[in-house]
Amino acid sequence: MSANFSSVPILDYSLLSNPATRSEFVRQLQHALINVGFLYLSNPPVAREDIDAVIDYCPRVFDIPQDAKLKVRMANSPHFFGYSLLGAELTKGKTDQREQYDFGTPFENTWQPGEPEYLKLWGPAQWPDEELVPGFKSTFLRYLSQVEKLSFEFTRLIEEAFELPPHTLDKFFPPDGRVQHRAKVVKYPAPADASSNQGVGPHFDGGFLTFLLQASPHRGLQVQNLAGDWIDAPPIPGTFVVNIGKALETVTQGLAKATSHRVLSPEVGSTPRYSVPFFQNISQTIKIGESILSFNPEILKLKDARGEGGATDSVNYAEYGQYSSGQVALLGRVRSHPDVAQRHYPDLFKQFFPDGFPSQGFAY
Ligand SMILES: O=C(O)CCC(=O)C(=O)O
Ligand SMILES: [Fe+2]
Repeated sequence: MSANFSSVPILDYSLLSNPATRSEFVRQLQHALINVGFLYLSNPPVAREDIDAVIDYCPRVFDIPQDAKLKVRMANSPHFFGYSLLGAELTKGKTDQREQYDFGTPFENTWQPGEPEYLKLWGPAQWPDEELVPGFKSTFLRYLSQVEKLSFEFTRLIEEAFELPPHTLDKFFPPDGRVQHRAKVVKYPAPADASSNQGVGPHFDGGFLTFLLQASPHRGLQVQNLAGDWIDAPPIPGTFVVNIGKALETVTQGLAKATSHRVLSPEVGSTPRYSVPFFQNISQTIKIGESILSFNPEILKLKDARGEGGATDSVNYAEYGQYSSGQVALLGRVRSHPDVAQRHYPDLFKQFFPDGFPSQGFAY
C-alpha cells in the first residue's frame, strides 16, 4: 500500500532553535521530503519587513508602462533574465496565463570563447527602471540573499533528515561559492472568460530546492498526490512553500520527491494573483547522473513504503543522465524561450527549431 497525502504539512522553523524540539523538526522534514515533496515553512529566517516589502512591490513592477517593461525584455539577455509577456509560454501544449520577470542573485559572467556555452547562462539580471519602482532592486536583492542562506541551511537539514554525513551535499555546489540562483516575480491575471484557467500547467521544478512566496491571498497553487488528485496549497501568511526539484530527486534516488504542481488562474473578474519563486541552483559542471548518493538501507525502505504514482509526464529530465547540469539548464531555457535562443544561442536554436521560429514558446 502506498502512503498518500491530502494536505501539505506545515513545519515550524523555530523548532530548530531549541535542542529539545530540533529532532522533531528533522523527523517532520524526513516525512515531508519522502512522502509529499512539498511543505510550508513557518517562521522562516527572512526579515518580515523584507517579505512584506517584496509583496508590496509585486503589483507595482507590473503596473509600470509597457514600454518600460519591454525595455528589460528577456530577449535582450543571454542569461535569460528579464520580462516575459503574458501568454509567451506553453506548458504541455497549452498557453500559460502569466506575466513574469526573471531575476537572479548577483553574478558576474566570465565566459570566454572556447569554453562550454552553458557557462554563458549565469550573469547579471535586468532590473526595471529605478525611478519607476524606487528601492525595488535593493529590496529584492536583500530578500534573495536571505532566501539563499536559508536554501543552504536546508541542504544541511536534508543531510540530517536522510542520515547523510554532514556536508555530503557540498559537492553539488561550486567550491569557490560562485553559484547563481534564479527568482521570478509572477503575475497571474484573471482570464477574460472561463475557457482557460491555466496559470501554469502541471510541471516539476528542475533544480534542487524551490522556496515560493505566495504574494497575494489567492488560492490557485495545487500539488499532485500519489493517487493523482490535486491538493490545494493555499497561501498561509508568514510562510514559504518549499518543494523539491528533479536534480535533488535524482541524486537522492527518489527519496526526496519532486512533486508535480500547477497553478489555476484566479476566478473571472478577480484581482490578479502574485507569487515569487526562488530556485536554488547547483554547480553547472556537475553531472547529476554520475553523482547519485548512497543511503542507509533503512532510510531507502521508507521510499518503498511510500510507493510511486501521481507523476505527471512533463519535461524529460532524462538529460541529467547525459549532460552536465548547466547544459540541462541551458537546453530547458532554449526550449522555453526560443526568442532569446535565436538571438544568443543560434546553433542551439537551429537544433531545436529546425523549421524556424515556433508560433509560441514552451515552458518546461
Ligand atoms: O506561482 C506559483 O505559485 C508557482 C509557480 C511555479 O510552480 C513555477 O514557476 O515553477
Ligand atoms: Fe514550479
